[in-house]
Amino acid sequence: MTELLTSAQMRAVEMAAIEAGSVTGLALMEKAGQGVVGAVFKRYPHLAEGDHVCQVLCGPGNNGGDGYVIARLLAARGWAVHVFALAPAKTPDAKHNAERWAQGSAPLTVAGLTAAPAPDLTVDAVFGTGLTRGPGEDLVTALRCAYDRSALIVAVDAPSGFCLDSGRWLGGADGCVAADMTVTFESPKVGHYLAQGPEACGQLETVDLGLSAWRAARSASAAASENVRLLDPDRDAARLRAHFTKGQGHKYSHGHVLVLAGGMGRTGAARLAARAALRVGAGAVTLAAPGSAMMECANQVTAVMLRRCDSGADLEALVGAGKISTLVIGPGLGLEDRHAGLVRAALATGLRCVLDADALTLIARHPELRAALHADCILTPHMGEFARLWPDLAQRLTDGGEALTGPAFSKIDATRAAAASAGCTVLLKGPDTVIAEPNGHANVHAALYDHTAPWLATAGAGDVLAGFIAGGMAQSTRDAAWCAAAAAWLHVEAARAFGPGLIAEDLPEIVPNVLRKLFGVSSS
Ligand SMILES: NC(=O)C1=CN([C@@H]2O[C@H](COP(=O)(O)OP(=O)(O)OC[C@H]3O[C@@H](n4cnc5c(N)ncnc54)[C@H](OP(=O)(O)O)[C@@H]3O)[C@@H](O)[C@H]2O)[C@@H](O)CC1
Ligand SMILES: [K+]
Repeated sequence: MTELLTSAQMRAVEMAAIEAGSVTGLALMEKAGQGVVGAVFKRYPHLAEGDHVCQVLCGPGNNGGDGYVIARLLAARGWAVHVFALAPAKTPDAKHNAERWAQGSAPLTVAGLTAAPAPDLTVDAVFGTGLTRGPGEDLVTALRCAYDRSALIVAVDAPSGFCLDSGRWLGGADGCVAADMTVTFESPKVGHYLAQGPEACGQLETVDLGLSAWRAARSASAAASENVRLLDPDRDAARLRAHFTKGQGHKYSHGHVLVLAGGMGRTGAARLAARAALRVGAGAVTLAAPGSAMMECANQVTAVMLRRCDSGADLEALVGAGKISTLVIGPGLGLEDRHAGLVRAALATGLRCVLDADALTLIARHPELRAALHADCILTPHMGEFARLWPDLAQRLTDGGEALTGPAFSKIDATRAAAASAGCTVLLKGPDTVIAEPNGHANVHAALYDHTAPWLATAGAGDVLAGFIAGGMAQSTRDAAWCAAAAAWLHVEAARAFGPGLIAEDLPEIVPNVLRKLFGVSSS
């Protein structure tokens, strides 16, 4: 997995390297500036030829210092470079580079920007990891003007006003500025992958500053609950292969998933989850449906087994009789008291249990169900369900007041708090899916940047995800959070493999293609 850093963690890595004498701040700043210029030329090769017009917006801190380095490097190539400074450079390294920039600067104002020639490139180096609060109104207006006037915007570390700890824009209610490319240093930051991050940052490039040993030392010495990891399909390929490998053995040695279905006319969601669990490798899957829905289910399932289950007592008997290893409850279940009774019975089995959809709403409504959650449960809410379960946490995620004074409250903070209060793993869905465990371990699976899967916004896709998680969990005593992460990966890859026109039924059916590709097996 790729490590995502908070702003404070990045500062700690930089300080540790500097204090140990292995590098100077000035050397890092020069490398950062060179890295930005290199990344721009790599992505926009037409800019590497000839001379162009550039505006560089500089803040008072080291983000601004990077801007002065970039201005110098572009001017040395013959570019016409205009620097606009929010305030004089304050830090020693930024001051040094501001002094080396001999051509002077104009104040960062709308009047100043519009008086200068329209640029081919604007570099936003006002604030990066040092943003402590929302930018003032005048600055937001000037930033918007600069962003609107330029053919191309490259942000250094982040579009200014954007919180790298949460992915939230701190610059007030009216949207946020959006760069074409953002160049960050050493490691992506948490905010690049959350909330408005991808929309604000455009394309994301990470420049290596040579601090990997310091980065590794920091993460090794930090409490695991402080570290956030991003599932990286390339780096994690071996682990994913191990997860989806089916070893020798009979069907029950690959686990038996039991999916509870709702009543007549509502069984589609559970059937989707059941088929997904089977496709992902569970040895056997049983659909447990009420009497009223038996015919409906019988007409629609083949490899999935079918059993009648009208009550908590029936569920208890089914679990007692079979070799059930994992339960899925919630998709299409219903919200009546008898459904709450089924959730109660499911939790009382103590089995590994994926709770989704209606089960989440029932837990929100019935405190005794919440109290019965145990460490082998996974809750898989979307944001609406999350808000039903944890209205206070959801409120903090949307609270404009808190975001303006930020390091803003993030989706990771919210999911960690939810997992701690539930005492089990929580997967909070979205293009920025966050998976957190009660001990604070957190990872992100992002269908973002060059890895989007917009087709996943389709009815029933969440039910399939529940089945993918359960199918993985059923096969062993695998770590629940990893099962959730691997399922989130498969879910996105399946959607991407199918592409436009995807409906939820297609997701389990395309799984063999995705897994063949993962295992490097030709499909012919
Ligand atoms: N870490 C690394 O390895 C490397 C880091 N590098 C670079 O350093 C950057 C971090 O630099 P940094 O720490 O100096 O913070 P930065 O983002 O320039 O902002 C701080 C200044 O902004 C001010 N300020 C903040 N919010 C404000 C607001 N709303 N409105 C007005 N002012 C506000 C704040 O003022 P204060 O809060 O103190 O009043 C302070 O003066 C990082 O993003 C990267 O580009 C690379 O050079 C090399 C390797
Ligand atoms: K910036």
